[in-house]
Amino acid sequence: MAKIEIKNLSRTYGKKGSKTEKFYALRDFNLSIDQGEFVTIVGPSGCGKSTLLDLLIGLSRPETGQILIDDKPVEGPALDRGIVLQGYALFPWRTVRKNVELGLEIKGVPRKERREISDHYIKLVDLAGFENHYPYELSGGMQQRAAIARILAYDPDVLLMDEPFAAVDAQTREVMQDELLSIWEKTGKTVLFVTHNIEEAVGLADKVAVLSRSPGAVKEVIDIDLPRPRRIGSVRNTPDFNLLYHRVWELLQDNREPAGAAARLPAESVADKIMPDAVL
Ligand SMILES: Nc1ncnc2c1ncn2[C@@H]1O[C@H](COP(=O)(O)OP(=O)(O)OP(=O)(O)O)[C@@H](O)[C@H]1O
Repeated sequence: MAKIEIKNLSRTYGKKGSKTEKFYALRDFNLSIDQGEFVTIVGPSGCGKSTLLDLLIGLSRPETGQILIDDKPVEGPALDRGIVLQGYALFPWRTVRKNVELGLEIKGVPRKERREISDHYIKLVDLAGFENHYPYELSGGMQQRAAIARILAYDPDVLLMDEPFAAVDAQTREVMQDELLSIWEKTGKTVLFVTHNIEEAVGLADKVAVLSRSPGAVKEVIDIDLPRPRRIGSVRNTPDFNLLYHRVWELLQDNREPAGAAARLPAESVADKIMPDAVL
C-alpha cells in the first residue's frame, strides 16, 4: 500500500474576468509515493505545484479525484502532515526553542517532555547553543533549520516542502540539502519536495515527478537510482547524475504538444495538418 496515493486529481479555478468560466490548474494528476520515499516535483511556473500542496495539506478540495494517505482520504489539515515553506515561517517573538516547541504546546505535551523533544531536534539540525536566540539573530540557513526542527518535533509522517531553500545562497543551500538528506536518513519520513532547481530535484530524490505545463499533470516519473546514503557534492558531476539531470531538463524543455497528439486526431485532420495545400 502506498503512503500517499494521488488519483485522477483535478482542481479548477474561476477564469479571470469571467463569472462562469473555469480553467484547470490540475487535471488527471496521478502519483503514488511509498512510505519513507523522497519524491521531488519539478515543473514549469504556474503548472499547479502550490495548488497540489494546498490539496495535500487539506486547505482546499479537488474538483474530482482524491488524495489518500495511509488509504484514508485527506479531508482537512492534520498533524500527520507538516509543511516547510520558503519563508521560514518562524514566529519572530519566540526564541528557537519556543518556536520548535510550538506544535507540542498545541498538542498539550507537558513541559518536561517538550524540553526533551526540542533538545533532540535542535541538536539534529545543528542548532545546539542557539536555543535562546530569536529568529532575527540567526542567518537564513539557521532559520530554515529551526523551521525544519519545528516541523520534525511534532513528528508528522509526511513532510511537504515548498522550495524551502530557494531564499538561501548557493553554498548554504548545498549544506541545507545535505542536512535534510541526513535528517531524512535518520527519521525515515516520507517527503514530497517541490523545487524549480533540477540539480536539487535529482540530487535529493528517489523519484522525480516532472509536471507538464498548465493544466498540471505528471508527465513522467524518473527513478533516481544514485547511491544512498547520498550527499549532493559526491554525486553531482558523476556520469549517472548528468544523464538524469539531462533527462529532466529535456522533459522541461519540451513544451510542445505530446508526440501522440497528432495521432489522436481523426485521419483526415492529420492529412490536413501535414499537407494543407497538397493536390492529391
Ligand atoms: N486562488 C486562485 N484563483 C485563481 N487562479 C489561481 C489561484 N491559485 C492559483 N491559480 C492559478 O492556477 C495555476 C496554477 O497555480 P499554482 O500557484 O498552483 O502554480 P505553481 O506551479 O505553484 O506556480 P509557480 O511555479 O509560479 O509557483 C496558475 O495559472 C495560477 O494563476
